[in-house]
This record gives sequence, C-alpha cells and structure tokens, in this order.
Amino acid sequence: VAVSVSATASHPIPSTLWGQMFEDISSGDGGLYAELLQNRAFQQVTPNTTAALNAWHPVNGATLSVVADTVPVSSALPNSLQVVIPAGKTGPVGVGNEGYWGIKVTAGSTYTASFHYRFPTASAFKGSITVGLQTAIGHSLVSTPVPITAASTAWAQVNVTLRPTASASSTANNFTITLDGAAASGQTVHFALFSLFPPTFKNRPNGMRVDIATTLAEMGPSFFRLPGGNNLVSETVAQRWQWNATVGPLLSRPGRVGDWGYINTDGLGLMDYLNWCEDVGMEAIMAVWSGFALGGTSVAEASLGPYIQQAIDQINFVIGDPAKSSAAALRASLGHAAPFPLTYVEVGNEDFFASSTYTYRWHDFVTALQAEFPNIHFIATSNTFNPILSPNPLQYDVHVYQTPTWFAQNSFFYDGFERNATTYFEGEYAAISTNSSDIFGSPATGRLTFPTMQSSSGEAAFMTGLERNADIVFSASYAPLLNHVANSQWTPNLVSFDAGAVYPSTSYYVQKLFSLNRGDEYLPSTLPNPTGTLFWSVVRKTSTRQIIIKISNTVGTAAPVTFVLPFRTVASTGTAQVYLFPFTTVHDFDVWIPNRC
Ligand SMILES: [NH3+][C@H]1C[C@H](O)[C@@H](O)[C@@H]1CO
Repeated sequence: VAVSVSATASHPIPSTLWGQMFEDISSGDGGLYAELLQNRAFQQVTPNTTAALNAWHPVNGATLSVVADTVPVSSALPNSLQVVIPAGKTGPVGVGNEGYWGIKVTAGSTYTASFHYRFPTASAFKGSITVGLQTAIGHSLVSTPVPITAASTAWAQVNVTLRPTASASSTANNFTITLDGAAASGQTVHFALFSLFPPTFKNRPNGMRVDIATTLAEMGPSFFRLPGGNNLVSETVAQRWQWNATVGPLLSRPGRVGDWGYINTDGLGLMDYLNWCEDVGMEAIMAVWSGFALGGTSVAEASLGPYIQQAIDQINFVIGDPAKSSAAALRASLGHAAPFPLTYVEVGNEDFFASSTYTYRWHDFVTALQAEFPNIHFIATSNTFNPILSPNPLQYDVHVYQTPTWFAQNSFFYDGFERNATTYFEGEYAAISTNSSDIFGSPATGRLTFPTMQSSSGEAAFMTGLERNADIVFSASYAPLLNHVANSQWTPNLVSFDAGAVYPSTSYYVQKLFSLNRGDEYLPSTLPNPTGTLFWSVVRKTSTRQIIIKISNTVGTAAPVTFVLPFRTVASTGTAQVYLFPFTTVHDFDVWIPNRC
C-alpha cells in the first residue's frame, strides 16, 4: 500500500496525550509503594482473629495476637501486636513478616526498619531486640540488636538500618523481630506500625520501589490518573477514598478497606502521589469522589454538602493558597508550599453505573467546584451525552475493554465524533479477552492473563486513531497499569511484578513506543482501511522537524507499505524502532530513505 503524506498539519497533538492510569489494584501496597512489610500496622483488622495476623508468624514459639491496645500508638492505629515470650524457651523468640509474597534482599542495599514498642506492664526488665532479615529457613542475612527497657509502659520508636552483605538467593525471606528466649522469658511486649523500606525512587521518603518506578518513568508519561477507578469509589460511602486520611505522618493514616479485596495502608497517599508525579514530570489527573458508592448508594442531593466540601479541600490541597486554605497550608507544612500543576479533575469514576443521580451529583459538584477553581477542567464519567448534564461537560472519560480484534477494527472510533468543543480522555482501555461474548470472563473463557502480541498490536492500531483524533482526544491511558502476579484482582495489566522483579508486557512496549515518539502536530495521510490489518499515523515534531510514522500490523504476516513524503529535503537515513515477536523488547534499525527528489 502507498501512503501519501500531507506537509500541512491538520491539528496539534496535546502534550498530555500519553500517560498512565493508576489505582491500588494489587499495584500500590506491595507494589509501586516501596513498603516491604504486609499488614505493617494491623489497620482495619478485627483484633483477636487469625486474619488480623495476616503475613505475620511466630518465631520459635512466641504467642502472637492482635489486640485493641488500651494505650494505642495513635488514634488512627488502635491495634497492636502482642508478643508473649513463653517460659522455658532458649534462643531467639519473636515474630516474622513474610512481606508481600516475599521480600527481596540485595547485598549492599540499605534497608530502613522501624517499629514502635511498649511494655504493657512496667518492670526492671532490660534486654535487646534483634532486628533482622533471614531466609524462610532461618538463615540470617543481616541482623542488628537494639536495647529495650520495660522501665515504662510508654511507646518508644526504634529506627535501624540493615545492610546485608550477601543477597538472598530467592525472595522467600522474612523480616524478624526477636528477643532472647531465656532472658525475656515471660515478657509481654506490644508492637505497632512496623516498617521496612528498601532504597526508594529518587530517595523519596515513604517513596516508590525503584525497579517498578523506573519502568514506569521510562515510558515518559505526561499524566498520572489517580486514585481510581473503583478504588476511589468503593462499595460504601464510608469506605470511599478520602484524601485527608492519606496525608501526614503514617501514625495518622488509619488505612481503609479498599475496593479490590484487601486493606489499603494509604501509605501511598495524596502527597506521595503528587511527589511521584513531580519526580517523573507528570501532571495528575485527579479524581474526586462524586457521591456514589458501587454497592448502589447515591448520596441524596440535600446531603452532598460535606462531600463537595471534601472535594474542595482535596483540590485546595493540590493547588490552593496556604494563606487562604487550611488544606493548602497542610500541603505547605508537608514540604510543598508551591501548588502542584493540575488542569483536570475527574468527577467520580464510571458514573454510568448511576446515571440517574449523576445529573444532580455532577451539577452540584461542578457548580461548586468550578466557582472555587475557575481554571480547572472537570471531566464527566457518565456515558457521553447520556444523560444530558448541566453544566455541559467539555471533557468526558471514555473507558473501553474489548477484544484484540475490536481494537484492530476500531481505530476509527473517534473519527465520527462530532467536533462540538467536547474533548475526550480515553482514561481506560485494553484488549482483555479473545471472547467477544464474555469480555470480563476468566482465562478459561478467553480472558487474557497477560497482554499478547495480538492484543498489543490491536491496541497500537487503536492508538494510531487516537493520534489522528488528537484534536478531540487529549489524554489516553491503558488500564490497569500494574499488578502483583501473586495477588491479582484483574488481568491483563500493563506491567506485572513480584517481590523480586518487574515484568513489562508487550502492551508496555507499545505504550512506550508511542509515548517516547511523540509529535506535536498531526500530518494527514492516506487513511488506512478501517477493516484492514495495517494502521498508521504520521506526526511531526516541530522542534526537530522529525517526521514520525507509527505503523501497526495486526496480523502475523508481513505487508509492504510505502510512505510518500512531500518534502524536498529529507535526510538519507532514519531510525526504525521495531517491536515484533519473538523480540522481548524494541529493536532499533537504521533505515535508508530511497527515491529522494
Ligand atoms: N472495571 C475497571 C473500571 C474501573 O474504573 C477500574 O477500577 C477497573 C479496572 O481498571
């Protein structure tokens, strides 16, 4: 096929086009958020149950239980781990944590460990706690003793650094806290808010796991949608994500029952998200809760006030003036007096599940929020123009999960959209099943566990259409972004990981190719056949005058394509970045440009 390319751009391509969608869906705790200990503060668990001890186990016969402490370490963290050292024990006795399905231990890395302890009964006992990392069979990788005393019943915090001299051969390792069984015989100790951090991305305190963060940053994303997704919305009004419960000292963060079947520590909170965006050079596309819970509750219009105020405070935390807003003053007190960049705020998530109440919820939220923040663009999340909303949304978030074939055959999805000043955020899209009659089914019925070359080339075809329609599509992100392979709530994902490594997918390389090869204007060209198998887009990077052609071949057989460029002076060579099976990554080739006139 011969493709004629126009020298005259049809429209600019917004710098925000390619980015990432994030929510905690086996992706934050135990993943991007670098905390290595699972259930580190016994948040939101029921005391005196086995489940409350999730991820913890006794070492050498200690008696463990999670208790509602009569003197909690903080009001946000009412539960403590009670460790009783039985009489008659010798050697180390205490407790171990298995991490998030493992703990990677690397020689030479500095691990920062901390915990709070108190003796519920004061005594003359003096001893030491050994803080360490050891393999699952008990081989010590590193340990350090810390003196403790039972002189008072007050809480004390221990902070130690651990530097293993050897790497563990696997991630089957435990973090351990032990006392000498003989010396501490009969002692009862309470512990709270444990923490173990490896080095973090850009050494940010309470920051991100380096390998995962680096993999995401290398995509060159322009935006980061947060905090969800279903995990913003939650099953009940009480369980919704609340920004103010996720900022400040970890002692002040109660955590919450997330929407994906596990408790969120909220150690990855709004300030941490914003710092992460700043470290990577992304702008947040931030969502506010919109008065609907997935269990079916819509807050009555007359009762929306406090939730609208909470949204105002959330936005003020990001962009407000510390002199005028307490939420902004809180941001300043946490080290960021200047506002963060913020252009888009999403009102809810997938409110097509509650269209009938979104009419008043959208109206009341946006009327109030737009008055407070005239420069913010608010994104609606119901189906486009259904229901009709007031004020008329100028942005909609469109989600599509479909088959690889659907994506390959719908690269013209936006071509037919009316140009009426409305713009679109393709906030979630992915080919997730080969079964068009059971898209959200299981692997047994066609659901993809990981992306495939077929699904990723279909997505690439669709993405050429997003560039062609970037006059109305301002942002797009694959979803979900991340998952821990040992604890998935949703597949496929763009990047998978376990305790030891990161596994970028075929779709990751497609996203990266588009994101790192951006143009800022679109050059019209001969249109692909909408039901064909070859799809392309041609863009120009005006700063370098580079022409960037993206091509997706959605089938496994080669097809010739010629691009006829309307330029008199064209360099004699270019670079082709090729991603095809069985490559596990993108390969660069020098290309010779023949027939130059
Ligand atoms: N059901 C998807 C739609 C919702 O917005 C996300 O939380 C889910 C996974 O990406």
